[in-house]
Amino acid sequence: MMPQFLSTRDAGFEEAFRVLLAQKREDSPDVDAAVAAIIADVRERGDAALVELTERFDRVRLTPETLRISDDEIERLCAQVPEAEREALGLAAERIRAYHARQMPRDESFTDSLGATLGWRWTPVSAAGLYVPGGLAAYPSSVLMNAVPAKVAGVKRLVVTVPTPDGVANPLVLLACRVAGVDEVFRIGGAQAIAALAYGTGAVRPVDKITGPGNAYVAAAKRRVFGKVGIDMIAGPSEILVIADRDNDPDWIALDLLSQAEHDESAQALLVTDDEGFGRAVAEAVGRRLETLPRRAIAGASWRDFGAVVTVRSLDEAAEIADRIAAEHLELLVGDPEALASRISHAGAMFLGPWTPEAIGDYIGGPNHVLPTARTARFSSGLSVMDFLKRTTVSRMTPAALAALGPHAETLAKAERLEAHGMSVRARLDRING
Ligand SMILES: NC(=O)c1ccc[n+]([C@@H]2O[C@H](COP(=O)([O-])OP(=O)(O)OC[C@H]3O[C@@H](n4cnc5c(N)ncnc54)[C@H](O)[C@@H]3O)[C@@H](O)[C@H]2O)c1
Ligand SMILES: N[C@H](CO)Cc1c[nH]c[nH+]1
Ligand SMILES: [Zn+2]
Repeated sequence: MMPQFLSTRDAGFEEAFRVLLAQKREDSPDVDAAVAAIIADVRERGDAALVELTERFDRVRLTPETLRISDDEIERLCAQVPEAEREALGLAAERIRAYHARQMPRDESFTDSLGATLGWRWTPVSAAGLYVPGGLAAYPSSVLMNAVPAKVAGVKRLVVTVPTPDGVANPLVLLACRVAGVDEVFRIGGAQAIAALAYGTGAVRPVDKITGPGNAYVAAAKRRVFGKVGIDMIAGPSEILVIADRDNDPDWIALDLLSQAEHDESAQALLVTDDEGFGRAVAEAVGRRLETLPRRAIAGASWRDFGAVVTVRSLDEAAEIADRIAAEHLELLVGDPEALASRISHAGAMFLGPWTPEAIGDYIGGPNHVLPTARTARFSSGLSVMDFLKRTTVSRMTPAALAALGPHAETLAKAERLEAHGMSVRARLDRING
């Protein structure tokens, strides 16, 4: 199972790019049509639609009363979690909380030379909904990465929806909900869960913002409800770009690449190195390590179809590649990783030096693991407290400030032919001028 081997010397820089940027997944019009019908159904029939769709897709028979997982049931399931997992989850939550608390922006207010007081205030959304995927993709770590920043931002009501295929709930997901301070958990999934969060039903009260990953139906539903509610981003398959020189253990690099390849057949794991022999050694190590993985079919397909080893002539070229790929995760395993990092602007998250495997960031480092994929790190950032906050501007004029600024506002209002705008200023100016 071999990836592509590219060299900027042989293929040329632009050709190497063309290959690396070849896209992976198309949105399907069929999925979008199915999702439109599901959303319309939930809006029209509320809980009855949720009950029916959950029976059809997740094979669970519910009633409007059992759509929500009761606190007692959560308590019972959480008790099944082994102590080591409980402890690790608690430590992860604490570190994520501490990191995100530092992100909280401050309100600002200042008085300018005319005496106008100007500023802005940050306030949280009142209610947020977090979609947690079902089955194999139900990551308790992702519950923390979404829910903890929401709570740090001050969101009052945090609702989780998680499908429970065949009635099976994941105890560690529920424990993560509890540790993060989630207020309500519903056993619903897919487009119907997104519709319920956006529009509300009898059992589910609507929220203002929806975050969290999911399959194509979830992604299409999030796109459709955007505008009625806010959404975070549409996260695509995981990506990792490792820049490594020959002074590394090929086996470590191989495992770092596989750590993201094992997420998804469409995940992309790339190695950029200035030593061709080292690149080949890493590819061989990937082959060896793959055999041992429970998810070898997924990781193998990802490595075969989207993996690549690129040999560059210099670390300058490596930096240029990293910027143009704008990977979700970027590991820098070179002599001076800080210096290389300072030359790269576009990446969701950077991991510097040999002691920082990307997996630390997935679980327990502190920064968020919900990150921009598919080159969107060129213009967007990973999830943070800012996703759950809004900024309101605040202005206060004095008579002197209005006397100085008002006539100019009037002029602009006239130019836009907005008479009432100008008059609302003029009425005050007349009073000021006696
Ligand atoms: N990027 C990330 O950070 C990240 C993290 C975790 C998971 N994921 C992604 O989440 C996804 C999880 O997918 P999943 O399917 O296991 O769980 P899911 O919870 O996303 O989807 C399950 C739901 O899909 C709906 N569905 C399934 N088939 C349908 C159909 N034919 N018509 C209408 N609705 C249908 C059902 O309502 C079901 O409840 C994967 O694509 C994975 O890559 C991404
Ligand atoms: N690496 C994933 C995001 O790309 C997040 C994750 C969850 N669990 C393990 N990893
Ligand atoms: Zn991961």
